[in-house]
Parts: sequence; structure tokens; C-alpha cells
Amino acid sequence: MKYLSSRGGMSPQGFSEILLEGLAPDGGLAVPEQYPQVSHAQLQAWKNLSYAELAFEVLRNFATDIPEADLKALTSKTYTKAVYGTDEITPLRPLFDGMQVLELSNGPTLAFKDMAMQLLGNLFEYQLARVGQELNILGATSGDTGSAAEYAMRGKKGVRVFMLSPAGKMSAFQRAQMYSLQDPNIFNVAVEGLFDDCQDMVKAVSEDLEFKSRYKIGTVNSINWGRISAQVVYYFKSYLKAAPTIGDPVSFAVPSGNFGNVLAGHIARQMGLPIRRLVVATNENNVLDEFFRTGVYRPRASAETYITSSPSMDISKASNFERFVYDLVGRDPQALKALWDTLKRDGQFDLSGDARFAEVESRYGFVSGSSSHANRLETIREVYERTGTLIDTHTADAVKVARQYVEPGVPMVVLETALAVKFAETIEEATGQIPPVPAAYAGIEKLPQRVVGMKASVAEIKQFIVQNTGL
Ligand SMILES: Cc1ncc(COP(=O)(O)O)c(C=O)c1O
Ligand SMILES: N[C@@H](CCOP(=O)(O)O)C(=O)O
Repeated sequence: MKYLSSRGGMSPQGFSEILLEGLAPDGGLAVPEQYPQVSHAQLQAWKNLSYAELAFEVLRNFATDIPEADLKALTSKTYTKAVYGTDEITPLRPLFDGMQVLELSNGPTLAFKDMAMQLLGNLFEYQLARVGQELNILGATSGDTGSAAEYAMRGKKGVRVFMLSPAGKMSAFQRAQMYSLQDPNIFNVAVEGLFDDCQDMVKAVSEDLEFKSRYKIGTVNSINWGRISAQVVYYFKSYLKAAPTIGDPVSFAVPSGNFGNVLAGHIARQMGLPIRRLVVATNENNVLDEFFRTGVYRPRASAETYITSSPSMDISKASNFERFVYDLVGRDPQALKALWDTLKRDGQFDLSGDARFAEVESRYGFVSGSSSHANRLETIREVYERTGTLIDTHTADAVKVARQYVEPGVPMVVLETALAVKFAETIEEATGQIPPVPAAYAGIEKLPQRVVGMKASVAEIKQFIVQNTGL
């Protein structure tokens, strides 16, 4: 399998190459030349595989330049009970009204990011040893990618992590998870701005090709195809569990911000998984919902982005949306580029009058909705009262929106993207309950923190990287 840039400016590359490269050299995102196809018979054969076995079967289609024995060893090492708490790795639990919750947040940092990031850590280590290289990871986080990346890369040979986070915008627990790490290869930077400012800095540094090559800059955000491909696996796993019979439709509701998680569902669907609907659930920052309802894509500036109680989705420029639009315009990089040129010029593009927009639901299965603080509190309270379990604020956004799209006889799988303990203040506001703190995190908010403050300045972060790499 070879990969191209969504904007057409990259010669075909292998999986291992784009894994270390992150953003394509023309500022676009790596996309596979075509989507591998999975037959009904293959789905049947995969039904009883363990998560690690299934991960190998799915990923061997994407990582074709990694010897199969090595890939198998990497997936077996990654997807274990010791890391994810259960043999199932991603259990499904019943909710109510036709919905089930897919538990993706039982990994080391209590968010779905661990599902792909733990594999990425092992893949990086493997690939860097193969090519004898070091990697300086530059990442942006709104709260969960940062800790997942740092926990996955701690102590990894030849890897440093520079993680940009929006100063004062994450929950106290999220801050403590990241900033309490004292490992010498981890650098936390609190940026005066929002997630989008942090991600813009990452992209600007990556687009300086000379700096990128000299300082061996890589990414761990979902702009890295490695993240997306690993996230495809749990759509297959949960489909095989939720579908009454293989071939029956199943819908998925996904709390969405940077559009990486639901894009993985889109890819699973393109591979032939019988997904009926992909429900995009946003918080008050409803850029994606606006597009799926109206055809207008209008990313907002930081000044127009709300600080909400589902802070990990306080995102107004969804990077991975570009990968979906690439498919929507017939995988034509020139058409994609024309839209992105319009976006740069006008601050938006409008597909409402375009026949292709009608296909977002009919052909691709996308529908959407948004949720507010009041909705979130009400949903968390109702789930607690009816099931005795506490769900986090992002998952609550998805439950709220999912309900609009439940259909008789079609299971609706809601992706649980974090655990309640990460957002204890809102959970307490909703239910009066303080979520239990896992033993590994007891007292974490009281630990000393190591973080440097910075303006949203590309020059400053470059300077910081230069100073701390010794290259
Ligand atoms: C807890 C949580 N839920 C949902 C999301 C949104 O996922 P995505 O950015 O892949 O759309 C994120 C982060 O992005 C998150 O951390
Ligand atoms: N919600 C994320 C931000 C988006 O990150 P990505 O790595 O999935 O692109 C976070 O919590 O950091």
C-alpha cells in the first residue's frame, strides 16, 4: 500500500515513511492510494479473533512494508490485558433505548487515544531502530492526546516529545497527568491560546521542510496516518460483537473535534464494514455539525471558539475533515486544493448547491448534531440514574446526539472517549457524585508539575526545540 498527499504534492510513500513524516510535505495529509476491501467471508472469519489478532489482520492491509511477523509481534505486545484492563480490550456495555457503549478508555491515560497511541509508541521504537534515526515529536493537545502520547513515549529510545497544550483550558486532572511527568524526554509547553493555535504551530513547524528534516520532527496527532489506521480496528471489533448477524447494519455515534475518530469509522465503512450511520456529535463548537447539516464549512477563529465542559473537543479547525472531503470530491487532489484555496481566501466554502453534498448521508452515512452544557448535565444525570454508571462529558455529547438517530433493529454503538474522572467537576455538578480515582492516579493533582509557558509563536517553539535537542 502506498500513500499520497490529499493535496497531490507527495510522491507515493510507504507506511513506515509516512509514520515518521506526519504531515505531507505540501501541507496536505497522507491518504492511502485506495481503501483495502474486506469481504463478508473475511468478516465471518474475524468474528472470534482476539483484539490483537484482529488488529494484525486490519493493519496488515495498511502497513504493507512492515514484515508480517514483526507487525504481529507489535500488535500482540500492544493489545494486552495488562495495558487495557480486560481480555476484550474494548468491551461493549448495554446502555438503553437501543444504544450500547464501546469502552475505549480503559488504557493507561483513561481516554480513547491510548487505543492507537500505545501501538504508535511501539511502532516508532521499531521503525527508528530499523532506520537508525531519532525522532522529535511535536504534538498539540486539548487534553487527551498529550498524556496518551507522553505515557506511550516515556522512556522510548531515541524519542523526545514536545507537547503544546492550551494554557488553563484543560481539566485539572488532564493537566496533572501531563505536567507531573518528570521524564527527561518529555517537554510540556502551555501555550497562550487554544488547541487550534497549538495545532497551527505544529503544522507551521512541519511545513518548514528544512527545519523538519534537520530536527527530525514527527507528529502523534491524528494528522499521522498511523493513528487513524489503528483506530479503524475498534470499529471492526465492535461491529463483530454488536451485529446480530454479520452483514446486518450497525450505527456508530462519535464525539468529534479533530475528526480523527469518526474518520476511522468512515474508513472502516469504505473498506466494506456494514456501517449504517456515522453520527458526528459536537459540543458547542459545532463547525462539523454545521457542515453536515448545511454544506457550509466555516472553521472559526480562536476568539469565536467556546471554552466548554467537554474541553477536549474545543476545536474549530478539524484537521482530518480534509481526508473526508478528499473522498467526497472523488479523491481528486486538484478539486480538494481548490476548496482549500477558497477556504484560505474566504474563510469558508459552501457545498450546499453541489450534488456531492447530497451524498454525505446517502453514500457516506454521515449525520450530525451538537450538545450544550445543559444537555451534557442532563445526559450524565440520566445515564447515572438509569444505569448506575458515570459517563464523561464527551461521551455524554455523543449519547445526546445518538438518540436522534436510533432506528429500530439497528444497534447504535456510542464511543466512550474518556472516563468521567478526567472531568470530575462537571460530573459532580450533574450527579453530586465524585468519580472514583483509579489507584494509579491517587493524589496526582498534588504532585509537582513541570511545564513552560509560551506565546503562540512558531519562532519560540522552534527555538525551544533547538535548545532541548542538542542537534
Ligand atoms: C475525550 C475526547 N473525546 C472526543 C474527542 C474528539 O475526537 P476527534 O478529535 O478524533 O474527533 C477527543 C479529542 O480529540 C477527546 O479527547
Ligand atoms: N482531543 C484531542 C485533540 C485532537 O487531537 P488528535 O491527536 O486526535 O488529532 C486531545 O485531547 O488532545
